[in-house]
Amino acid sequence: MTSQIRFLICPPHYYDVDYVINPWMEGNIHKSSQERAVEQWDKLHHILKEHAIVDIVPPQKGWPDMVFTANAGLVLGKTVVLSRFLHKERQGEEPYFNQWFEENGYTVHELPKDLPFEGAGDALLDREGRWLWAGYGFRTELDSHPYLAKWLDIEVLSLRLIDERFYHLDTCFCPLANGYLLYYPPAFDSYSNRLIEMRVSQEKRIAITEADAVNFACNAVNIESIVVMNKASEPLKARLAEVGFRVIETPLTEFLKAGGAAKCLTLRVTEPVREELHANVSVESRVFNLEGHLLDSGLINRALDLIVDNGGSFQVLNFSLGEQRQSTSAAKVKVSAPSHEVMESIISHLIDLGAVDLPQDERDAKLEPVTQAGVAPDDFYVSTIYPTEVRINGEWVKVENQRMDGAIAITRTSKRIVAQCKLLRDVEVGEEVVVDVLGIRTVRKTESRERRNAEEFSFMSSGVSSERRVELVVEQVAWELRKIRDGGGKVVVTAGPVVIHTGGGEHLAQLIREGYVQALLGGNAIAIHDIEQAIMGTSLGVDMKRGVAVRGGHRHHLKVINTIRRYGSIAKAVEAGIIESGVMYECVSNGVPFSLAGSIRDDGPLPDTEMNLIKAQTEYARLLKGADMILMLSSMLHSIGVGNMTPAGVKMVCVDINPAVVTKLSDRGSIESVGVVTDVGLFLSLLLQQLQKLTSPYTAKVS
Ligand SMILES: NC(=O)c1ccc[n+]([C@@H]2O[C@H](COP(=O)([O-])OP(=O)(O)OC[C@H]3O[C@@H](n4cnc5c(N)ncnc54)[C@H](O)[C@@H]3O)[C@@H](O)[C@H]2O)c1
Ligand SMILES: NC(=[NH2+])NCCC[C@H](N)C(=O)O
Repeated sequence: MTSQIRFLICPPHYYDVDYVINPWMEGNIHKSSQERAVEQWDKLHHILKEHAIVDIVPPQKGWPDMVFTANAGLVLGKTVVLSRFLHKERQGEEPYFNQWFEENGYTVHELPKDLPFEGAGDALLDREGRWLWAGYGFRTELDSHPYLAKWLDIEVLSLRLIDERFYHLDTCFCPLANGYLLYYPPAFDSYSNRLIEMRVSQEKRIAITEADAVNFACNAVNIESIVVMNKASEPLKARLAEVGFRVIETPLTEFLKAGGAAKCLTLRVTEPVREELHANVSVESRVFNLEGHLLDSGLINRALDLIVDNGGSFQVLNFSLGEQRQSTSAAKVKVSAPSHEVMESIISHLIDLGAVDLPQDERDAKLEPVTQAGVAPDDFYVSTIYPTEVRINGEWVKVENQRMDGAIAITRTSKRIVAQCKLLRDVEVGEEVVVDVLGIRTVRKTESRERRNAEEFSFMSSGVSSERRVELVVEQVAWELRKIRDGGGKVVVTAGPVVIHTGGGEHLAQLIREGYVQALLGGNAIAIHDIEQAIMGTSLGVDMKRGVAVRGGHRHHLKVINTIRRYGSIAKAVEAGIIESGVMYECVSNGVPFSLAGSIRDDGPLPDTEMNLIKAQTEYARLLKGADMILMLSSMLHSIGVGNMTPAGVKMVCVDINPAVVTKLSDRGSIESVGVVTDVGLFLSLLLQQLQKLTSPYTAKVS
């Protein structure tokens, strides 16, 4: 024995794999050899005794995992935070460990019931004693970290574990003497990896391979310059030797069957306190209300999943279930995050789902002035498609021009406060912008189950329609188109050239002619190929009647571009009688406005194609204003562009042969958007047939 360092260990008299509470135990029930376990444990004991003082806690029958004394609690100086095991299989160990600590003169702190924390298995002191690394994600709750900071008066750095094989922090993370760190980075989320990299310089970080990690190389006991572990690869031993550590390997394979090795089998009970350091913890918590059809719409699952997926933790403080079919449910959820940054990202997602602060916690939105035109303050709140309100001077102000991916700009006149979504490039000096995630709420419809099920688009809310459901979708879209037209509403179509190539051009032209379309958005290509067909009978050089490529046809569209350029615009070419049919012809003849946005792929371009994208976006936004429905026909580029500009509440139908495009557009969390995976030519042809069936004008029963 060379130092005053003490370890607590527990002999394996009753050790076995009796149950499964981690992935290592799976398939290993009663597969460990008692004899070998004792032999391996004795060897470890012997090594420890050569380098430190070893204390023994008596094992207890019926508690096979008690050998893993790292999970007894967390010690700093003479203070202990006792473990609160997550699994009932280990909860019975708590009083025995408590007894040992009390008998040995420690002050024991106990966490509130139902707040799991698994001791030094999930909390590791920096070996210089500068701070405490604390894990969460599997066994330990993030909400226990502030207690550790308070009781041990130390800074706590929270790390989230994401690989269930490495369910305790000490299975993948081992602070070593002189500020070194042995760890397996893929076991942590990216935020935690960033935190580790900020605190431990590159020369001091020793990242291990998966092969070493699964041999529990991080589950090591470091006593000054020696590192005791189950097994290490030659490169790892060499790397550690380079920085002055000697690895002592001692096989612990019987304990690996229960998911533990050297470090798990020991608890360091002499951890010196650094008096000059004090508590600091960046864990933040906020309580939210969620209301609506939380269970049947899956809202509560989505909310809880996104808290965890984004690195937070939650506690449902209250849940009142709506008893009638019509009634809504309400939940009060406490959200915790390891830092303000993570909290902001979780909250902004929760705001999208309609989560609101408790009335007593409502605060004004944080505003910061714009100091450079076209640049928002760093921490600006990114707007979504959902109707949003911001709280200013105690009043909730509705945000105008709702769209996603903008900033919320505030201007004040003597009479009122105006909040509006603005693209970054449009924010102006003199305006303020909403930053952070306080005082912001989205207004989500909590329509009744009945209404949701009866509403026109509800049949599609289950997701993307399969091929056999296309007809049903078409029927509903036709019905809706008719209703909007007859009610004087607005339908905007975005379309790509595939509409023309698939023979859908004549159907789209007919829709425009019959008044079903109030604006057309697209690119250079839809217009060119449509006009090519009108003038030359081909689309991309293919004869549309015979379905065969025409000799030299690939040049047709260039000739067409040249012709239109000569006339100066599509409208002028129509006026001159050059274009006599097709989509663009119908737009011009029926006074339906269109906007063609340029792209890097464009030939020509046509004189009407707006190559200044800022102007093109503004024109799109102008034409989209007040739309009741948007029909997106086979253009990923233009449909996604339009989707970004459109607030929730506008019905969107996206038709594309590629399910990924459809999913991206229809997965907006709003029941009004729907995707149809099908050939666009077929869709338009079916749509026209259906519209023809609906001969009598729709008369809405307006109450
Ligand atoms: N000659 C030109 O100037 C020229 C030619 C082509 C494209 N462009 C321009 O390039 C940009 C991107 O073009 P885009 O919008 O066509 O491309 P895009 O890739 O953004 O979208 C095409 C979409 O059509 C889908 N699709 C393909 N076949 C289909 C079918 N049979 N039925 C339904 N969907 C089908 C694809 O899955 C894809 O999502 C546009 O601005 C366009 O104007 C210019
Ligand atoms: N500190 C540790 N990693 N201990 C390992 C504990 C193993 C034990 N079977 C459990 O799952 O709880």
